[in-house]
Amino acid sequence: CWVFRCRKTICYGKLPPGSMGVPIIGETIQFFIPSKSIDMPWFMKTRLKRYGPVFKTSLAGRPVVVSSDADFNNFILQQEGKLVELWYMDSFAELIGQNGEMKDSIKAGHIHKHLKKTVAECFGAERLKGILFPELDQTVKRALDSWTKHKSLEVKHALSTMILNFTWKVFFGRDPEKSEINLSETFANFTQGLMSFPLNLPGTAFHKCAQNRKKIVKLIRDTVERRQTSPAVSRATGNDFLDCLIDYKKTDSSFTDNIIVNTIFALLLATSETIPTTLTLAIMYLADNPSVLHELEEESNRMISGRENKESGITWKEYKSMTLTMHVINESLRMGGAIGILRRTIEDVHIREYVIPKGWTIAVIPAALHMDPDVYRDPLTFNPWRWEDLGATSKARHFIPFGGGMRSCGGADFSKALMAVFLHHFVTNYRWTKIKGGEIVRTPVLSFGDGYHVKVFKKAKMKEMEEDR
Ligand code: HEM
Repeated sequence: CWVFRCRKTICYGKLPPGSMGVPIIGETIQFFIPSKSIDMPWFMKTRLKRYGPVFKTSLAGRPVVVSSDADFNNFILQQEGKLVELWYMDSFAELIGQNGEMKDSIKAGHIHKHLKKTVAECFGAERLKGILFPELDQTVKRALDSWTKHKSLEVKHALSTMILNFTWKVFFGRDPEKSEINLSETFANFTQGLMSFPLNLPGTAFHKCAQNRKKIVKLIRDTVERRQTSPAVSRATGNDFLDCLIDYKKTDSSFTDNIIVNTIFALLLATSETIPTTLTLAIMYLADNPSVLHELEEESNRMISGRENKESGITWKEYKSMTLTMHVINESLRMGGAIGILRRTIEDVHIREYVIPKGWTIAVIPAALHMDPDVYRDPLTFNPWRWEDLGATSKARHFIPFGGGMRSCGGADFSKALMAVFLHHFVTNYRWTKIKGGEIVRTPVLSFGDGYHVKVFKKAKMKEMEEDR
């Protein structure tokens, strides 16, 4: 197949430079070699240097073109349904439930439109302005208070627990029950295997990942079924995300329970991994940059000082006045954001002197744009103030943590708001000391080795301790 594919493509025109590696495996092994730096993974860095911003390779048996070219990336992200389609590697798609019926539904424009609208209704700016902000505020305050009770707390896991419980409530109108599986742990085990070598044999990380997926899917399926048999019993509040999906199912028979379950699974996965990683990175960098922490705290204090009721939660207007907080969030998204956005060509794509044949995968690499030293001076340095000087064009062209075009992230507003609310409460009321860990590993997805373990204190308590010393 490999020889056939390579031969066949010769007829189409000139392919981008690069190596297809060895038959079948291609360059998959090199791709998964971990690096211990926030920088772009070694695999991409060396090839971009050798071949230029667009190069070809072969991963998991598939021919792939990797791009770090801003214009080409933006062009590809705008070509959904025309020259390219959303695509996950086959093994990956299987694990995240985006194959078979789900794949067809993603392609079906009307379902995609409906899902996007429903996500916007449940997580978008209007809902944030209304009920989500006060709820977020309470959730964060409660979580942070409980964090102080731990002698040692793994930050990403604790964030993931807080965020998953919150999203579960938006989806199902109630907190996850105590008897239900430990969601964040199961998701953590799942994602750990997701980025491992795609070999689904008993004992491999990939296989364990599939087992964890089964557990979560069962839990979601049971909840979806219960809601349809006894709607009033299974929810605590009014209409929620699941109700919206069930209502849609009544109007479109192709929208099955299976699609509902896999949609919720994919959204929980998006939530459990992305926000906790970005926030953990922000917390680690704040610990190493006391001047940023200090100014962030001042911004938060200025915001509260204008309030009549000091205990009231953050309002939308206050949120919109946060400047440095948003710079910290942008900087963390820049340094720790998505490593690749995948598409498959449905037509031959002509780019400059090259042709990317139909059926090939295109990997748009946000990290390559985010680490471009011509746009971001000293790209490996955490410098939130750089965002004051970046023009709108640089931001639009070289900052794509939430993707772009039709498939851009439906949870972007929610994610930024959640991170801002969290940072506000964390820096104004708490301090932390590192117990252990905090090692950055890219596999190529960003992770923190054995985790980032800290002891969290109420700020007043920390001051007392410093005075005693
Ligand atoms: C820091 C947090 C997050 C980051 C960096 C992030 C990043 C992304 C990226 C890069 C994409 C584009 C994928 C592609 O084009 O193939 C995407 C899509 C998406 N994200 Fe997020 N995401 C985040 C949080 C969330 C959350 C919390 C939710 C749900 C509440 C969410 C829901 C979605 C949805 C629904 C899509 C697909 C949109 C579509 O197919 O039209 N994301 N996200």
